[in-house]
Amino acid sequence: MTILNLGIPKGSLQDATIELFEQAGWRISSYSRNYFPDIDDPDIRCSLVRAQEMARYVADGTLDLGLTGLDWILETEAEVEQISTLTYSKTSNRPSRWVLVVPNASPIQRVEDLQGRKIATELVGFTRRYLAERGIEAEVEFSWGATEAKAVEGLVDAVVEITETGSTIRAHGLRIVEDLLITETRLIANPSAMQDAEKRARIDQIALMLRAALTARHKVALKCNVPAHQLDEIVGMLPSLHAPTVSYLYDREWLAVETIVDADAVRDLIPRMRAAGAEGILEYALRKMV
Ligand SMILES: Nc1ncnc2c1ncn2[C@@H]1O[C@H](COP(=O)(O)OP(=O)(O)OP(=O)(O)O)[C@@H](O)[C@H]1O
Ligand SMILES: O=P(O)(O)OC[C@H]1O[C@H](OP(=O)(O)OP(=O)(O)O)[C@H](O)[C@@H]1O
Ligand SMILES: [Mg+2]
Repeated sequence: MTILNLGIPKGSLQDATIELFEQAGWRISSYSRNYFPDIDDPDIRCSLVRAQEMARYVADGTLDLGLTGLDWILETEAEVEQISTLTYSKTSNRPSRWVLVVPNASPIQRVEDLQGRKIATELVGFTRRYLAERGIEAEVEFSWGATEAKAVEGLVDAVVEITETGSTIRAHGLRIVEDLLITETRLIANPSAMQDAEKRARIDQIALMLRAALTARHKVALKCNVPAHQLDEIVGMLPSLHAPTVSYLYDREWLAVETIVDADAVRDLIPRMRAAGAEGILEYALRKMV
C-alpha cells in the first residue's frame, strides 16, 4: 500500500483546512503539541507544516501533497504542481490580498513614490521582485509579524501586508496604496508523485472532493410546490445547472419544483416565488457538489 504524505498548513489556514477536509469526507484530529494529526484514512499520513515552508517540502518530496497560499508558492519559487485553486482564507471563502499600506497622512500616493524609501514585509522576495520589475529602488526589510505597527510607529515608510477582512488596516489608521497580489489557497503536489499512478489517483480523489465541498458552500437547494397555472412564471425565475426538476403532486393541479441556486440569491428569490404563488418553500444546505 502506498502512503500519501499530506501537509496541512499550521497557523492561519489550519482550522479552515481541517474543516474543509471534514466536509470533503476525511476526519482529521489534531492534538496540541503534536505535529502529526490523525486522519481516518490508512493510506494518508498527515503532518502540520508552516504555510511558508509547505511548497519547499512538497518540491523536495518530503510531502507528496500540501495546501498553502499562492503567496508562499511565489515567495519560495518552489517547483510544485498546482493541482487546484481552493478559494478559502482564515475566516472566509474569499481570496486575501497583499497590499502596500501607508499611514493615512503619508505623502506616498503610488507605488513609484517608494523610490529610496524603507518597507517592511514578511513577503520579502516577492516584494523585491515586484519593485525591481517596475524599476523602483527601495529597501525591503523582513518583518517577523505585527507588521502594520511598524508603519504606525514610523520605523518604516510603508508595509506590504496581507489583508482579508480589512479590520487590522482600519484599526491602525492605514491607507491602501496598491494591490500587489490576490492570493488563494492552492493544493500543490510533488511532480514525481504525480507520475506515480497510485499516488496520482489519491491526489485526484482528494482534489475532486475538496473542490466539491467548497463549491457546495456557495449553493443551496430550493424546493417548493407550485400551482400548475403558475409553473412557467416560477420556473422562469429559477437559475439552475440544467433545468429545474419538476414532478406532479398526487393532486395534479400542483407540481413540485426542485433546483440548485446561488446562496446569495435566496433572500431575493424566496419572496418573489411566494408572491407568484409558490408554497411549502424549503431551502437545504448542500455538503458537496460535483
Ligand atoms: N486572514 C489571513 N491572515 C493571514 N494569512 C492568511 C489569512 N487568510 C489566509 N491566509 C493565508 O495563510 C497563509 C499564512 O499562514 P501562516 O499561518 O503560515 O502565517 P501566519 O498567518 O502569519 O501565522 P501566524 O500569524 O499564526 O504565525 C498564507 O498563505 C496566507 O495567504
Ligand atoms: O484583514 P484582516 O482580516 O484584519 O487580516 C489581516 C491580518 O491577519 C494577519 O495577521 P496574523 O494573525 O497572522 O498576525 P501576525 O501579524 O502576527 O502574523 C495578517 O498579517 C494581518 O495582520
Ligand atoms: Mg501572520
